Order: sequence, then structure tokens, then C-alpha cells
Amino acid sequence: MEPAFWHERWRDGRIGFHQPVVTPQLERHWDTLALPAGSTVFVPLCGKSLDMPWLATRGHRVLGVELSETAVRGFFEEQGLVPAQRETGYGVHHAAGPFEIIVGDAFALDHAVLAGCAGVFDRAALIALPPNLRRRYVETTWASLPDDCRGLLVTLEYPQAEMAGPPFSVEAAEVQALFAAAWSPTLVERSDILAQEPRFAAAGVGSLATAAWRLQRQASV
Ligand SMILES: C[S@@+](CC[C@H](N)C(=O)[O-])C[C@H]1O[C@@H](n2cnc3c(N)ncnc32)[C@H](O)[C@@H]1O
Repeated sequence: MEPAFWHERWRDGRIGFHQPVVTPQLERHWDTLALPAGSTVFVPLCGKSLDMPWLATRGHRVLGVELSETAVRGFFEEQGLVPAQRETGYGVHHAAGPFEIIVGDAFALDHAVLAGCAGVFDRAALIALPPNLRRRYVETTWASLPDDCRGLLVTLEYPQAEMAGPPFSVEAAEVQALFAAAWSPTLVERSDILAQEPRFAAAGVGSLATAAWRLQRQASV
């Protein structure tokens, strides 16, 4: 999707992807990653997700990247924080408490800015991107994470022909194909959620599952 698509969504308040609750798979599976207390977790395409404060309650620092300044302003306001702001080569960097969010393009991040991230959490980031950008996202953004990084990825699976994305369907075979070169993906949960997502059923989608993947970065040689 072009940046204008997302800017319009935030400008018009069409943010049905934003959840008023913490992602359940994050609560269920995060601790199995056994990341050290105090370590930094990267949250790509972060929006104003409540997953970020949840990660902070687990003792993490959080580094997010998000195109929309509206989203980032909303996040800090809702958390009751006033961020310090500075211009960087990646975009305007906002920092307050355990949170740092760059208002910028996830595809422009590099090893230098992500070097301190021990973990990564992706909910509605990979699946927000069309197929050509999904590969680019894994080969640039995820590829810039350090060698020992571990993470959790949440995807949706449904017959793509029955509904246009976003969110897009990303099936297990694609997760394996995208990540297998540099990460070890392990499926930790798959649940049928059609009954909880009436807008998919209303759009004519006949089956809908969510999957959670644990990912371990393989050391580069
Ligand atoms: C589907 S939303 C999910 C937001 C968040 N992960 C959540 O769970 O609520 C995708 C977000 O990615 C942002 N976005 C899209 N492309 C981006 C890019 N190239 N770099 C940074 N953010 C991007 C959009 O503005 C939008 O807020």
C-alpha cells in the first residue's frame, strides 16, 4: 500500500485494525521467548497499539516505527506521556518513558538503528502489506535485526480470493518461504476465529484463522 493509503486511514479515523485490548497471542506466548529483562523490543508498523504498553509492563523498552504522526501523537497522549522529539535520518524520533517511536518508513531502517533490539513483535504489520512488499519487508526491515533476535509474528489465514486485503492472508507456506533463509519459524498456535470476526463473514469469507509464529534469528556466517 502507498503511504497515502495509511495517512488517509489515520486522518479519517478508519482504524478498525486498532484493538482496544492487548493481542491475546502476545500475552499467551511472549514469555516463551525468554528475553532478558530490560531488553528492547522492536514493534514495526506499530500504530498506537496497546501491545507496546503491555511489553513495557514485562520490563522491556520498546522501539516502534510508524508512518503516521497522528498515530504516534495519539499513542503518547493516550499513555499520558509527552515525548521528547528530535530529527534523525530515519524520521522524527519520539521518546518518553520506556517508549521510542520513529515517525518514518520501516523500509528505511538499518542495522545501526535496530542493533539494540533483542526482540521483535509483529501484529498486523506483515499482513498489512501486499505480497511484493512482504518480501521486501522481510529482506530489509527484519534483515536489519541483530543475529540473536527472537520474536513473535501473528498472521491471518483466509481464502484470499474471497476478500481483498489489507489485512492480507499469509499462509504457513509463505511464512516459511519468507523467513526460512534467516530465521527459524515455529508455529505455536493456530485458531479458527471466523465467529469472532463478523466483518470477514459479512464480506463472504468462509474460513478465517489466526496463527502465531515464534521466530529465532539464525546467526549469520
Ligand atoms: C494494520 S495497521 C497495524 C498497526 C499496529 N501494528 C496494530 O496492531 O494496531 C498498519 C500500520 O502500519 C503503518 N505503516 C504502513 N506502512 C508503513 C511503513 N512502510 N513504515 C511504517 N509504518 C507503516 C500504518 O500507518 C498503520 O498504522
